[in-house]
Amino acid sequence: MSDSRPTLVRIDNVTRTFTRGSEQIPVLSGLHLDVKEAEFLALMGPSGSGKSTLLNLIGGLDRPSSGVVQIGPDRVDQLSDGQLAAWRARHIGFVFQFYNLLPALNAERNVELPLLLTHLNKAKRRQHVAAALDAVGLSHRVKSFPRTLSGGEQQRVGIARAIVTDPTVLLCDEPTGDLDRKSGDEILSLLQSLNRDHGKTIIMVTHDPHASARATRTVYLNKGQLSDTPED
Ligand SMILES: Nc1ncnc2c1ncn2[C@@H]1O[C@H](COP(=O)(O)OP(=O)(O)OP(=O)(O)O)[C@@H](O)[C@H]1O
Repeated sequence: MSDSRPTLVRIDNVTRTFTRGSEQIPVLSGLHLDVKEAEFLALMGPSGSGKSTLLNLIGGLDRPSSGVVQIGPDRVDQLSDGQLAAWRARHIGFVFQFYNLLPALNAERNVELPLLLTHLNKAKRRQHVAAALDAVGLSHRVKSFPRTLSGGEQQRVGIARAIVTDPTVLLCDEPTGDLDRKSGDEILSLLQSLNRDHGKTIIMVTHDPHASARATRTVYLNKGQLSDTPED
């Protein structure tokens, strides 16, 4: 069904090896992955298997040791550092486990942050911020500071900040990892709605089978390789 959709994220023969002292540590070895437009992909695998490493490569926070990372028409692995920062700001929204909100800024100022890297004027920025906070159901808390919000509400602000630029891909690293089941379920419903109702392409790292069950597809990373089943 999703197979007829165009590929949005292409990972082709990607390796990532870290150097620790004189030791070479291969984390990803020859990965292949195609993510279609409007997929909601869950990425699972044991601790230390390289899930965050792969997410960082897709998000242009890191470069592969070899291989192709392509998002839409862009060869992310070939961009310079300067180009990468601008590319990320335009194309990637990140959602973190611990929200990463700035405590000194209220919800709307936190959500506005990524727009400060764009050429939008203040009036336009306000419009986009209001729409993003509305999309996550927090229109009534725009002036609230992070410390006065519950974990689930803080994550909603984190998601509003991630979608305010209308990014090409939403990357979520354990978005429910710090939440109780009820709040976690609400966040997953929100991600599902962004995917289903707004066609947002989402890649979510998770350890939680409840979370991966909400995705349209799950892939498993183990011993440097990706597979469609949990264990070899
Ligand atoms: N910058 C780095 N330098 C050296 N080693 C690194 C670096 N980043 C990650 N690693 C190593 O790569 C491996 C994979 O780490 P990564 O964080 O991607 O795993 P993960 O699957 O996301 O783990 P977890 O589920 O525990 O978050 C680990 O052994 C880690 O120590």
